[in-house]
Amino acid sequence: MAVVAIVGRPNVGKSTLFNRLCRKRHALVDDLPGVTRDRLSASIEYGNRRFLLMDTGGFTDPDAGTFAEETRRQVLLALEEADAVIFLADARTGLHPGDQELVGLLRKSQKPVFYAVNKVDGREQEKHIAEFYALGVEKIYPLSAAHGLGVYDLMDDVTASLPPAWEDDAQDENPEIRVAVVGRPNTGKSTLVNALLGEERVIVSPVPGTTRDAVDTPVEVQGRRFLLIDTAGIRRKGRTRQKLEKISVIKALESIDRSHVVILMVDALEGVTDQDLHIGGYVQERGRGCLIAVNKWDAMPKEPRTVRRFLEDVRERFRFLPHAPIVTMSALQKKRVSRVFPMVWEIFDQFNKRVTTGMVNRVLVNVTAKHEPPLVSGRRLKFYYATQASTRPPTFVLFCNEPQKIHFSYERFLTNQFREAFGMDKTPVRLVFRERSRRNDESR
Ligand SMILES: Nc1nc2c(ncn2[C@@H]2O[C@H](COP(=O)(O)OP(=O)(O)OP(=O)(O)O)[C@@H](O)[C@H]2O)c(=O)[nH]1
Ligand SMILES: Nc1nc2c(ncn2[C@@H]2O[C@H](COP(=O)(O)OP(=O)(O)OP(=O)(O)O)[C@@H](O)[C@H]2O)c(=O)[nH]1
Repeated sequence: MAVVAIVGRPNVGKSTLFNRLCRKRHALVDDLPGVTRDRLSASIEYGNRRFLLMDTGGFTDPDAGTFAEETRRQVLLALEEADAVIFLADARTGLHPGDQELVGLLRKSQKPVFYAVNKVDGREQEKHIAEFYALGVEKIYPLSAAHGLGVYDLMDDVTASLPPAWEDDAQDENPEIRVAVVGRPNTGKSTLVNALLGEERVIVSPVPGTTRDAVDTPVEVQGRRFLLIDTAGIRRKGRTRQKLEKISVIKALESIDRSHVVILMVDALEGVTDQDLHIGGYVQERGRGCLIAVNKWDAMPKEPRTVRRFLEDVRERFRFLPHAPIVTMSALQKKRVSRVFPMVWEIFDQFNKRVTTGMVNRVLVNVTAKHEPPLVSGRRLKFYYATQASTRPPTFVLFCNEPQKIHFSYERFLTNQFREAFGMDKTPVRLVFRERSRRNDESR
């Protein structure tokens, strides 16, 4: 199993980050007997990667003033054992000579190191981030371990750098596809789930006050296994509309976290609302597959021009989810409901797809030959090598000379080219840019 170590001076918040990552909502702590799990290490799962997270803190005396020998020893040990290292500094105390010394040690290593500055709880601390660039590192992740800010960004990149987890079920011939049906209250989620299941199996609990949160229903369709994660049925007596909206969003976010593909239900009669976009934004952030289901189509006026305009508007408003197919349906009349499962598995197959390193590099060479990468600060952007680091969603690591200066428009261009070349038009695709020094380049 891959090992990720958190290092840093005393009191920068290593344990706080460690504990946050071990928390259930972000990571599943392995509670099987026999698996090491003490204060210092835990087997955790994040974004379909399982790895051992090491917290190296807790030994040194925070009042020791000078840079403790103990911390140095721990960093060297972490470098030996870990596949990736998270270096943590403290925005509240600012750049400290001890940080310089640690970074000096980390630099000598060939392992991927992620430099994070913790305790960035608000605007005030944001101002201090700049001084950490004096450490000469390519990218800094601002974090608030205590509040959970920035943690996803950091961990997405950390997990992408890890060697593929061959033990995950990505290799399973028939993996279970976890599908979340989410949307605002009254969009027709229960009606769709019932229609999909072909019977009235999803019923609101008849016992008043019974908590009925997400209900997971396993289904098999043409030999493919699905798990429907349903968030309907949160409507209970005494809840105002406003409160309902709020709860439904929170529930939606939880279901999205647990899913591979999200069916985002939109009410055609109401059009796309800010809440819909909020949920969609989260789907995008978490990198899940997505199908946008525009429901209650039976009740829409069928004037062709209106229809076309309506659909263009949906596409435009969800432009941050360009890979999400849009399907109009009537869950109530079971119109086009039969398309849902086939579309979901097509999305999942792309979401779960792995291409060979040879193929990735052939495409990279072709694309960069056809469209020369731009100049950045007078230097030609140069790509050396790329590989698919993970699936769910497909994530590619590209080694290049100026990773921190790649413009988002070139990144989007590359993403689109990869999507097209690899048959990944219906899944999110992530690119991670890493620096490879010229020295390494010449020794190859
Ligand atoms: N304001 C703020 N405080 C934080 C944050 N993260 C951690 N802290 C606080 O910083 C202090 C140190 O946190 P720890 O997690 O114990 O730090 P550590 O690096 O593990 O310390 P050692 O075990 O001594 O190495 C605690 O009082 C935390 O509550 C944060 O994001 N914001
Ligand atoms: N005209 C029309 N009405 C629909 C359709 N689908 C659902 N409805 C109606 O919309 C209302 C809400 O449907 P539900 O399935 O309970 O919606 P939900 O999203 O599960 O609602 P919550 O449980 O509040 O989250 C019901 O009155 C349904 O009959 C449809 O395709 N067309």
